[in-house]
Amino acid sequence: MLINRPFTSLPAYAQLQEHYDLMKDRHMRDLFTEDPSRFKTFTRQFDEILLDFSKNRITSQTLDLLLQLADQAGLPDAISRMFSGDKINRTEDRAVLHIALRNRSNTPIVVDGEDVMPGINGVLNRMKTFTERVRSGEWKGYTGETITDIVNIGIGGSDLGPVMVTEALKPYADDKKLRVHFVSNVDGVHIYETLQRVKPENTLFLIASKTFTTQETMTNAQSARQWFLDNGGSESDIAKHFAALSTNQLAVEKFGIDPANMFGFWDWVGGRYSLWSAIGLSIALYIGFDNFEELLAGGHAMDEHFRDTPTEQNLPVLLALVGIWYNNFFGAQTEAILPYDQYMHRFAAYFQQGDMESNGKSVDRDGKPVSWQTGPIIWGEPGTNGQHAFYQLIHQGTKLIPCDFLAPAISQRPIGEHHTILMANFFAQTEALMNGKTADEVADELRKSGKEVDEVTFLTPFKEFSGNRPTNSILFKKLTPRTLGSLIAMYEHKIFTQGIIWDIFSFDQWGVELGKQLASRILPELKDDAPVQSHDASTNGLINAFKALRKD
Ligand SMILES: O=P(O)(O)OC[C@H]1O[C@@](O)(CO)[C@@H](O)[C@@H]1O
Repeated sequence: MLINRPFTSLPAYAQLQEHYDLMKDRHMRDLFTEDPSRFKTFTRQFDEILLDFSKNRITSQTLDLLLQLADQAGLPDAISRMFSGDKINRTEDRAVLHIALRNRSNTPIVVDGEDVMPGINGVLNRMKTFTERVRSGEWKGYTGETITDIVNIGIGGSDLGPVMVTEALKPYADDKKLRVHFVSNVDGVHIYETLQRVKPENTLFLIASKTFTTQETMTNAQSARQWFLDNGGSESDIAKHFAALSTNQLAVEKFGIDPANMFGFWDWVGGRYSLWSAIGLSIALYIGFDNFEELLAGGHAMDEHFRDTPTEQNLPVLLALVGIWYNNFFGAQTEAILPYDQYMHRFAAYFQQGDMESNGKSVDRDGKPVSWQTGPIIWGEPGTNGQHAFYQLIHQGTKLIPCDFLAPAISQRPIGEHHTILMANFFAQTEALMNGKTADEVADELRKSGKEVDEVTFLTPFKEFSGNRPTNSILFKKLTPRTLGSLIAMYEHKIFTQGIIWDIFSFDQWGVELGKQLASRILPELKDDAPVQSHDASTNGLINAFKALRKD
């Protein structure tokens, strides 16, 4: 079992509180002035990824104390337990082994006395064969035509990962062998709009659901099935046009999908960590299995780094600790992920689930309510768009928002000056957030622009930038499958590290259940127009208003 050490009971916690009192008013401008080698001190390299965490409100003493916090929380032990297949997911009595899915070294990983690697490799081999058959045109639809469109039907971890990765690695689908589409929302608009763009004879539906019980996914899957049958397909053709990605073979067969078209995975794969499993079949179909294996290899390389590297050199650990510094000592409530790469436009959304569904918890591993902050709110959009939307608040708002800036040195689409302009903004934003602009600098600029004295006096406070707003810069060579795999795994292990230090279980998601339960109670009440009284006044009122409105 994982060590249970309440976060605030760790010796380093009290030391960090004292240290915070010394650090809270220090400006990064001064930290850089005092230490000309600050960039060297606070950067780390992993493969083709450079992490610059020097634009943070930390000193070497801060980092030392944070590293002690990690050690006192039992991080090294927790890491080795995860990698060895211990059932550290105690509330679901499961191991946490998404790392096994990409364990390209094939070292045995034993769960309940059995090495899981042969099973994983068996599924990967089936995915490879299937992918090659569909991409080569060998797999035919019911009219004998090839498959041109893949529709992945899933939600949460059965959607967000495949969407994020297929968007990020679009350049690796330039052979245009297949188009991918994703249906996730139960709102009929989603499947309607998708089915407008495909033809039944050329479409392969992937029903992606770890449990194969999720209401949205099963509703969309039934509608897709009905559409297929209403538009030329027959029951006997289902096997050519439907596959299932799931742990639940019984439910898959009950739905009417041929078990030969089922790609399985295991309960020790968390939904939000499942893109590396059969859930990633849409990725493999889109970019080819070789590139999918490169994604796995990148994840695996980061896994080995996380497992084997001392904490002071360990990129996921350093990101986790810097995040804890702001979350638990500066009172920051959110973290922004700002990729300066349009292909990564769903990267922040992916880690909204990855982080907030893992660490959005308020009970410690002893089952007691926590008295400290746990998971932050994750948000973000690609640069440079964010600069024209919400950077005002990041620069001059009252909230401290630690930001991760990510960018490739080489664009996948080099056109004219675009990439250098993008990168100039990437560098400028973190410089501006760190340095700010003093009142004297503002006043001087205003005077030089010809403003009168009273205008200078009036305008200066509005144009001043406090700076001292922390950022991490993650610069990598190019957004390749391998690099993306490493980046995803880096954030996964950051989240794991923070959960261990906060003494919470990052692996279950009971918080999503109550809403589902209440929705299943309300659903039958909406089938007719009879007024309801079974809820609170607001819910009754809303339901009855809905019933009245839909009559018109
Ligand atoms: O893959 P499935 O079983 O359909 O679950 C989908 C998503 O639903 C959840 O909210 C759990 O109910 C996420 O954790 C999960 O990724």
